[in-house]
Amino acid sequence: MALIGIDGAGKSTQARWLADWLTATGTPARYHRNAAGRVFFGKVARRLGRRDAEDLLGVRGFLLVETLLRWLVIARALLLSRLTGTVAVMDRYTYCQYTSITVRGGRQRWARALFAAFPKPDLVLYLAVAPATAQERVEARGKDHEELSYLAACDAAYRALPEAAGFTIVDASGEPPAVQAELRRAVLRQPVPHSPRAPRHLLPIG
Ligand SMILES: Cc1cn([C@H]2C[C@H](O)[C@@H](COP(=O)(O)OP(=O)(O)O)O2)c(=O)[nH]c1=O
Repeated sequence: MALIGIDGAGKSTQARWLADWLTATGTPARYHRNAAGRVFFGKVARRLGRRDAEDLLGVRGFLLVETLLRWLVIARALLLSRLTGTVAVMDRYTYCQYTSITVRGGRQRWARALFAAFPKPDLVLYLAVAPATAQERVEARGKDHEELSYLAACDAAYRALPEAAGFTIVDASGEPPAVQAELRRAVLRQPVPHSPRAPRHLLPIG
C-alpha cells in the first residue's frame, strides 16, 4: 500500500503507525521511506551558496536525479518486502514523482516508462490536507521549508493524475490519532491480499 500527499500531510508519521498496527494485528508489514533526496540536495545546495536543489542541478538535472533515486528506493523497498514476506507500507510512491515532474513543468512520459515495471498498489491512500495546514506542519518540523504556492500546486497535480480516481482520499487535517483511525478503517474496508511467506535469505544458509 502507498501513502501519498503533499509535504506535511503526515505520510511518514501515519505510514509508520500503520505498519506497526498491521504487524501487531497479524499482518507482517514494513515501513519504507521512499525519499528521493530533495531535502538532502537542498541542504547541499545551500551549503554551496545556492537557493535549492533545482538551483544547483538545474530543473532537468534535478528531475533526472530525483526520478532515478526514486526508482532505486522503490525497487529496494519492493525487493525487501518480497524477501521478508511483508506488506510494503510505502511512504510515497511513483505518483509522487509524476507530481514532482508536473509542478516543475516537465513531462511524465519517461518517468512513467521507467516506473512501468512497478506494481499498482492494492491501496493508495491520499492524505488530504489544506496546503496552509501542511505548511504550518513543515515549519513546525523545522527541517525544511515549503512555499504555499508549491504545496497548492502539488495538491492540484496529485488530484489531476489519471490514477487519482482510484485513490482512497483520507482527510488528514485532524488530530493524528483520528487520522490513523480513518486510515485503519480504509485498510480494513479493502484488505491487502497477503500471502504469508517465510522470509528469504539473501544468501543460501546451510
Ligand atoms: C500526521 C501529523 C503530523 N503532524 C506533524 C508531525 C511532523 O512534524 C509534521 C509533518 O508530518 P510528516 O509525517 O513528517 O509528514 P510528511 O511525511 O507528509 O511530510 O507534522 C501534525 O502536526 N499533525 C498530524 O496529523
